[in-house]
Amino acid sequence: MHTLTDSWALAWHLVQADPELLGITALSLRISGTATAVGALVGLLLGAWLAVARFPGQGLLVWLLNTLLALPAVVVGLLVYLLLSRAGPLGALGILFTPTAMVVAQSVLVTPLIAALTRRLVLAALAEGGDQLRALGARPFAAALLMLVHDRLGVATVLLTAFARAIAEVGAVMIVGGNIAGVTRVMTTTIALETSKGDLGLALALGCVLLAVVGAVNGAIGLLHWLGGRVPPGPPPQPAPAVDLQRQAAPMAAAAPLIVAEQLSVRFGPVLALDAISLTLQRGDRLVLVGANGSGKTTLLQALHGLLPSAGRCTRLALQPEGRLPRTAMVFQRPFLLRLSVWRNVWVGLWLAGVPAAERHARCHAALARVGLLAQAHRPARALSGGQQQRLGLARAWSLQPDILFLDEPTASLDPGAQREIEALVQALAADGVTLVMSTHHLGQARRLATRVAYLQGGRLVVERGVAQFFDGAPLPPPAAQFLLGELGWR
Ligand SMILES: Nc1ncnc2c1ncn2[C@@H]1O[C@H](COP(=O)(O)OP(=O)(O)OP(=O)(O)O)[C@@H](O)[C@H]1O
Repeated sequence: MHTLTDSWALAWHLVQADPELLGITALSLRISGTATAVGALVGLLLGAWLAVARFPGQGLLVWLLNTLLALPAVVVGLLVYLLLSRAGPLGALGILFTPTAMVVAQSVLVTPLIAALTRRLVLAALAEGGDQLRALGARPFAAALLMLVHDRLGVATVLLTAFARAIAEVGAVMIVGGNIAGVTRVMTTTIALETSKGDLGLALALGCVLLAVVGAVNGAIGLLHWLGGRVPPGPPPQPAPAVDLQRQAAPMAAAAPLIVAEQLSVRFGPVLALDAISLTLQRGDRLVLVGANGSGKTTLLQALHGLLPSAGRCTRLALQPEGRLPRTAMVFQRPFLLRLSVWRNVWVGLWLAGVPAAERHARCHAALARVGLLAQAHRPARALSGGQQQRLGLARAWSLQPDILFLDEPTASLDPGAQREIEALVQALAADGVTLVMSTHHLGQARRLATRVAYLQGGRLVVERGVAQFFDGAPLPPPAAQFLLGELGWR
C-alpha cells in the first residue's frame, strides 16, 4: 500500500511512457473506437430511417430506443455475457473474454444512443427544410441522409459523445472482458481493480489518461463547433461549358392549359386551408396570387406542385407540341439551404432530380452565372445575404429547367434593392418561357409581373382576372376591392 504522495509520484512516472500503461490505453482506444464505428454504421442509418419511416409499432420502437439511451453498461455486459457464454446461443464462437466481446458489448451500448440522437437531429432538420427537399424531388430516406450531411457537425458531436460514453464505461467491459492482463485490460477495468487492491499508482495514471482522452473528445467537439459552417473549398468554377439553360424557342401553342385544378381542397386537421378551388393554368401565364395572411396562397402553390394531399382533382396536361408532362419547381419564401457550398446546393438539386452526372457541372455553372452568383460558388451557402440566398434558391429551381415555376413570396423580407434584383430575375425567367405562379403581398409587384391575378380569402378563390382587368377593370367583388383599398401604398 503506497501513500497518496507515492502514488502520485508513481502515476507521474508511469504517464511518461510506461509500456503497460501505453498498451492498456491503446487497447481501450481500439475497442471503443471500433465499437463507435460499428455503432455509427448501424445507428446513423437506423436513426435516419426512423425519422422518416412510418410503420405499425414505430412508436414502440422509438420509445424503446429512447429508453435504451440510458441503458446501464452492466446490464449490457450481462446480456452480452449470456449470449456469448458457453451455454449461450453464441457460445460456440468462443469470443467471451476477448477484445471482440468487449467491442460487441460497447457496440450494443452506443448504437441506441447514436440512433436515438440521430433521429432527433434528422427530425429537427426535416422540420426546417424537409418540405423543400421533397419539393426538389427527394424521397424521404434520401432527404434524411442529406440531413446527416447537412448537420454533419451534429453527427460528429453524436459520435464523439458515443465514443466518450464507450471509453468511460466499466460495467460491460469488465463483465465480458474480465480484465485479463495483456489481453482485455482496458483503462476503466484497470482503474477499478487496481483501486480496489489499493495500488493507486497505475489507477491514478490511467485516470489522468482517461480524463485527458475525454477532455480531448470534448475539445474536438468544441473545435468542430468553432469550425461549424465552414465548407471545404471545392474546385474553382471551370470555364463555362456550352450549355444554355434558356428554353429553345419552342413553338408555343397559344393558351395551352398545363394544369387544371377542379374543386381542389386541402385540410390541415380542423383548418380548411383550400376550399374547392378551380382554376386553369395556361402555358406562358404569370399568375400572381394575392390575399391576406393565411388566405391559402402557400397552400395553393404547394398543392399545385403536388406536395400536399388534396381532395378534388389537379390534372397536369402534356406540353404541346413536345408531348411530355411539364416539369415543375418551387422556390420557397425562405429557401432552405444545406450547409454546403453555393455550388453544392445547386448540384444536390440536380442530383435529386436525377440529372446525369455529366450534365450537372454545366447546369450548375449556367444557373449560378444566370443569377450572378458564380463568383460566390464556393462560399458557404448559409453565409450569403438574404437576397443572395433567394437568388440561389432561384438558381437551384431554374437549373432543373422547369416549365412551371412556383414562387412563394420570393421577395418577402428583402430590402428594395434585393427585391428589384429578384423581380428582374423572375421577369427574365418568364421571358425564357417559364410559366409562373407566384404569391406576393406587394400589389405593385403583382401589377409589374402578372399576366393574371387571383385573390384568395379564407382558402377560397374569390376572383381571378387578367392583370389590367383586376386593377383597372370593372369593380371587384367586395372582399377583393376592400383588400386593394387597404393596400393602396403600392400605387
Ligand atoms: N402545415 C400546416 N398545418 C396546419 N395548418 C396549416 C399548415 N399550413 C398552413 N396551415 C393553415 O392553412 C391556412 C392557409 O395557410 P397558408 O400558409 O397557405 O396562407 P398564406 O396565404 O400563404 O399566408 P401568408 O401570406 O401568411 O404566407 C392558414 O390558416 C394556416 O394556419
